[in-house]
Amino acid sequence: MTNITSALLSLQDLRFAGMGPVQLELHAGEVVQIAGASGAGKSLLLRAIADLDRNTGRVALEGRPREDFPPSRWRRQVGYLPAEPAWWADTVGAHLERVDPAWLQALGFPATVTDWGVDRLSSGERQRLALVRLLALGPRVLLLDEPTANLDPENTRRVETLVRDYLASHHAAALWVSHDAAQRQRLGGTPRYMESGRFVPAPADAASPAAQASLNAG
Ligand SMILES: Nc1ncnc2c1ncn2[C@@H]1O[C@H](COP(=O)(O)OP(=O)(O)OP(=O)(O)O)[C@@H](O)[C@H]1O
Repeated sequence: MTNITSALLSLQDLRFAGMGPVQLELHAGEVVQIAGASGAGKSLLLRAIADLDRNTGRVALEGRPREDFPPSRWRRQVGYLPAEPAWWADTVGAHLERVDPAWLQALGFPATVTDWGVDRLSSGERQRLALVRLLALGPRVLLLDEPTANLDPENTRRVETLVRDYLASHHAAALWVSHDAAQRQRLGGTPRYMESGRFVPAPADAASPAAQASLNAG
């Protein structure tokens, strides 16, 4: 699945909110995990890639510069899932017009979830349904900001499996912010560490309990 010659998403000298520069190549099928203490700039990086905040540098999808895309099309192709997703209509179904029912089932929801009112959703239900809402747009790149932060272990695994399946079936890739070292090991790949808005070499004891505590404390 991974193509080492042409990147799906490439970032060159990306700068945002006084942070960066960030360089990155993300290939189809790949999950690049981003770790780092609170305030390191992880969310701002994802927002800059989605072009939601002011930023400079070169960002391209399959070699095509971001400037070539109308902003709305860019954000469908490079989909950002915030840590606290917003909802605008009354019912779940109003947000999920073209959703694959199998995705709802994969995340543990009954088919009737589309009739549920948004105001009854728990934070974990909101997080899972926002992921489904994002996938329904068919993005090539997923920018996932702690997508399992509010979830129990079973639902965390469900989200990990659904994202993995989506990446494989859609030749897509994900940038996944996670504070959880065990999750990073399950997802595989090489984690990238952020500090003061830049990628830095991984701490020598990155997977140790002490390093985990320090990441969580931040
Ligand atoms: N518009 C902005 N301009 C400048 N600095 C900002 C702006 N928005 C947020 N910040 C600051 O930039 C830093 C990075 O914020 P960011 O939300 O990216 O952190 P994070 O690594 O995602 O942290 P967490 O793990 O707590 O979510 C924080 O210190 C934050 O206060």
